[in-house]
Amino acid sequence: MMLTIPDVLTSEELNSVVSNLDASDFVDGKTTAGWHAKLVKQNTQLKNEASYSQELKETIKNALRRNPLFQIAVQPRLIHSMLFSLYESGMSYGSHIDNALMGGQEFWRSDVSLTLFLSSPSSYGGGELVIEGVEGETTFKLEAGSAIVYPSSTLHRVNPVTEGVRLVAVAWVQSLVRDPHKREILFDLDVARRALFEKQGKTTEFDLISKSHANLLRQWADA
Ligand SMILES: O=C(O)CCC(=O)C(=O)O
Ligand SMILES: [Fe+2]
Repeated sequence: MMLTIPDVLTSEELNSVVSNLDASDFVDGKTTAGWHAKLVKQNTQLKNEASYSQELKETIKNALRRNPLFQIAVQPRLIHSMLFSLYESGMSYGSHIDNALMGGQEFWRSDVSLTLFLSSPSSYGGGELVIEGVEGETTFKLEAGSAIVYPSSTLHRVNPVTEGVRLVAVAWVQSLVRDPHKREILFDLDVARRALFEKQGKTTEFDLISKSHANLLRQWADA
């Protein structure tokens, strides 16, 4: 399931993250890509060693933790990897698959990939994130502060930036529910029962959907 999550960051958080990013701390993005993704990755990214990098990552992780839509759609176990990427005119990231396992000594699975847009869409040309499905392609270019989450199992690319600067945070999450189809069933049930609760309160129907949701999560979660 691909899902757009509006307003992940408040405008204060967005301003603070963007104003802290200093272009002089960006280096060639090939260093963190798999051996085949390297061939098509043409961008720059924030040095992990930049003094403020951890703090910016924490701001974004906290914003995702408090976001109900992110929580029920992704069922995060751990947001284990995050990068800040900067694309100037002419830069792009060709079609690739993200590494299945990420980390240093300890490995985490990438179940869900996330792009948090940090630049206003009108400030740069091109730079769309394109998710390539068997049924066709879906293109995203979101407002600054909004995010798209999609299964890490998909081929995807970033179209060439034609003018301006595209700044994003990208992150990878290990989910409690590794199968995207199961995550979607849980998401639908959760959304439906919450809507029912809003309309009619804690009815027998609400309780039965809650029971099914909880029992499926019990069966499917690899906590
Ligand atoms: O910048 C994006 O929207 C996605 C980048 C990407 O696919 C990656 O870093 O693996
Ligand atoms: Fe990717």
